[in-house]
Amino acid sequence: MVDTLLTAHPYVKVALNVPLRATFDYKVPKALAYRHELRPGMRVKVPFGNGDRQAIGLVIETVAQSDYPDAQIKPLTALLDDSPIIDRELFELCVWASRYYHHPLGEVFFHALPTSLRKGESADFRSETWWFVTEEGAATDLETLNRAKLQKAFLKAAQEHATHGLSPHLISVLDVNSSATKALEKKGLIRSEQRAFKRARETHAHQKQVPPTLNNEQAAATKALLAMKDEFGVALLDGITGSGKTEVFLRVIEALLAEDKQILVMVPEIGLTPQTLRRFEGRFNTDIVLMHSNMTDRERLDAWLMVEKGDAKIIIGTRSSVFIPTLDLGLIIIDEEHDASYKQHEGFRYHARDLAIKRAQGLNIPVLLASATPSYESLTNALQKRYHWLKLRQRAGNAELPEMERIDLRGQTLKQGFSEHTLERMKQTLEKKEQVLVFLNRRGYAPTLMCHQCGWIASCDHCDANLTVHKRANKLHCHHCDSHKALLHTCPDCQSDELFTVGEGTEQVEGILNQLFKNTPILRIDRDSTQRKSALTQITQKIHEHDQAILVGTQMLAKGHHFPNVTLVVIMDADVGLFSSDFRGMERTAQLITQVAGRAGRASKRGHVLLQTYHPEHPAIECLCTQGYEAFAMDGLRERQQLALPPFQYQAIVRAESAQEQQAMGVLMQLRNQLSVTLPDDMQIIGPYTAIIVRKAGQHRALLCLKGTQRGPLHQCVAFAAQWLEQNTKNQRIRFAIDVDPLETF
Ligand SMILES: Nc1ncnc2c1ncn2[C@@H]1O[C@H](COP(=O)(O)OP(=O)(O)OP(=O)(O)O)[C@@H](O)[C@H]1O
Ligand SMILES: [Zn+2]
Repeated sequence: MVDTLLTAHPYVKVALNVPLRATFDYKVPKALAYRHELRPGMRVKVPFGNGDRQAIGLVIETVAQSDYPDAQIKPLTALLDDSPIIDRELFELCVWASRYYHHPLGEVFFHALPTSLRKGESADFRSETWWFVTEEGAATDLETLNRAKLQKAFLKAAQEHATHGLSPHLISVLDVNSSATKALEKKGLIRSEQRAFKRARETHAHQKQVPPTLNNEQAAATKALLAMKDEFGVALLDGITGSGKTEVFLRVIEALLAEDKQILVMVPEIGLTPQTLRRFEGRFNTDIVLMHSNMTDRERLDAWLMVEKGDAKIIIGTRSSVFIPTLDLGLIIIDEEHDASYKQHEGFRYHARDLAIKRAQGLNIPVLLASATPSYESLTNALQKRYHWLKLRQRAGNAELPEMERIDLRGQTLKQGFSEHTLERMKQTLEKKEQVLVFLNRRGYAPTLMCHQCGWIASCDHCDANLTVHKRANKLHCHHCDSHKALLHTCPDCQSDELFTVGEGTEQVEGILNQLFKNTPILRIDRDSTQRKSALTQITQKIHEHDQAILVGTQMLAKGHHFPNVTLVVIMDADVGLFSSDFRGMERTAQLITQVAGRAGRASKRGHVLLQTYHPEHPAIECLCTQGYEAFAMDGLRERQQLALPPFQYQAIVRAESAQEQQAMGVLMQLRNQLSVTLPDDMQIIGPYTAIIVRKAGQHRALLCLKGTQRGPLHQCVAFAAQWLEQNTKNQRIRFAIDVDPLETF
């Protein structure tokens, strides 16, 4: 035997899926080293913790020496992959993300993998049995099988599909019975073959749509994007609602498909945009792979493999798809780039848009950010010419932007939340056989249940928050920790049965509208009404079937829907975000209102938007209604600059949680004192302060905000904080988290 080791180094550093900022050393067994080369990005099985429990880890590197004495180092148990399942480029991205977000490397790597690979399953397609007719079978006269009907039918199908064979899918489509295969195989008339199963989703044979002729702005944007296609660069496609942004991406995608490139299209939530998916399917003759949370582990792995091996060219995915390995990626598109759901709010708190840009830089490919309401961060980058700023200011086709009208609610008698004028306008719209959309960002029946006798309010046992009344489900639900209990009819404090609700949610508004507009279909779109997988598709189908209809919903309605017959949008409470304690409150409100308003008048009929408000002269509402989002955002940015707030300053938040009331605050206080000793000049520490909802799911929550105008010193402080907390909370029941570039500061 030739005495060369394929893995020359005796030790390997392994990242494990644990919340610790360290990698772990293992010995490479000689037998393994002779046969395999251990490379970064391969999975291994290793003993970890008490009793040599086995864990799955990822190889970081092999090394000649370890910091630990040899006797203390355990050998790894097994190698799980023949080649790295995370390639060099993705590996580097994970390492970068771990440093930037100060999150343990092992958890970052494991977050990037589909669940089945985290569990150690093999990174292969499952195989399925295909049937082929043999020469003898092809020559067999079917009449000879007249007494075995099932065999006859199966052989007939096999003869008819002699060239390509019968896949399990085809067998089910043809509706032939495969119970006859055994007998036919025995007679030598058919033979089987195991093939990789490569269908991530059923691809439907669609009638291909003819693309519309681009208007001048669309054509200019497309041209600019095509000019960027061979190297890294970021473009901001800033197009008003209904300006045909999607049409622009479709053109660019078409050009890249012609070069056999892959395209990653990121969207905030897939379930909410079945229409977008249909448009992609209607345009391209290629497999489209979806990546989102509503898939089984197997479906996710299949999709992942198809993309990794380059079999699928278009990937439409949510946040975590930024980590999908590709063979030849040519472009990343981030639709609705302002959407907060690109930021992970738990655990590894990354921003998928920012990581996508980093990834594109590594691959030297372009990124396209699209929105009708770009984030202040992206607008700043565009203003500073770091991004190509492509504007679409006309609606596509013949549509016009809707007219925004403020409805002054002061001193008016409201009919269950609606002003007389609003109701009159809704009636007129319906009479013209057009549709109305009512927006209220509060689901459930009512946000509060109160006792008329003693003032008791139904609140959550685990959070400092009121319970929402859900009448149809007959429940009281906590929207913060998701716990619920049966709806009460008597007060638990004074036993009075005079309980009443305060405020309105979508469920109640739906009921009110059903009474007010008896013959009009009322369709509700919120998280409760769309829980079932196909519910949203069914609702949107109904919307398209009826002329008249009223849609009631939460922010889900703002997500890229195209309802051509909606001409009136009613915003029930435009004031909600005006006095938010979060400095991003205004930005979010303006985005939401603009997006919802943008659902009106998207086809040939002009749309109207009614904003019900108690503050019609509020400068923010006034600016948004009369000058639009861009002007609003420019004002907002000037204010942020004056107040030295992001994006003109960088922030990180350290969060701590403890079951005991003072513990979380206490540990952050100590951390603050530690940090203050060597705080760089440019840095500031705010807090510790308690979260707005102090107690959530039984945990008391405190925050410490670090901020500064330069990233370097900020990251030094955060790194120190992460280390210090890991060491100093070891034996206490305190959980902590680091949030770099936080979107929420309370
Ligand atoms: N050049 C064009 N001519 C005619 N119709 C067009 C053109 N471009 C797009 N459309 C149509 O206009 C409608 C709106 O376009 P699209 O959905 O691409 O806009 P969008 O900017 O992505 O919208 P939003 O951000 O509001 O969701 C679609 O029905 C689309 O088919
Ligand atoms: Zn709760």
